[in-house]
Amino acid sequence: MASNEASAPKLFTHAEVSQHNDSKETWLIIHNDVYDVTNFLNEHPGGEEVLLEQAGKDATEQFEDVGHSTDARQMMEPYKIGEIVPEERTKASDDKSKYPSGGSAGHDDARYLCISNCHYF
Ligand code: HEM
Repeated sequence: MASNEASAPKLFTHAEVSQHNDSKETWLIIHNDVYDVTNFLNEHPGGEEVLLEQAGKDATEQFEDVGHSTDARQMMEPYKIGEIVPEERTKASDDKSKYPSGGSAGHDDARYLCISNCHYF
């Protein structure tokens, strides 16, 4: 049905994304989503160089290493053009986008601290 087609994201392989790797067409993969940042190169507060270095590649690690703000994460939405095909998705990367605050070990630690505090007061 038509409504179904409109909501389905376009799917790309790593090979397809890697062909768009220069300043004329700059595509990036972040958390298994594909972004066309060609028109964002000039506007990126971190400069176009860093984006061009990652052009055509998975830039998830570099993106997260910088510790981008919530503003930055909202800013990237309009540049999303699709997603990586399910069979080529990075598991860790998928998990991180769904649970940005970290893994289960962190949660256990936090809960332990909370219990100790409650007891203390
Ligand atoms: C569409 C994707 C991206 C968007 C919308 C974006 C947006 C931003 C924004 C708004 C800032 C200002 C600081 C902040 O608000 O966090 C920033 C800084 C920066 N970004 Fe990005 N960014 C993107 C991708 C990337 C990637 C892939 C890299 C690394 C390869 C990168 C590297 C940096 C660096 C190095 C800074 C400067 C940090 C500083 O000076 O402290 N960005 N970016």
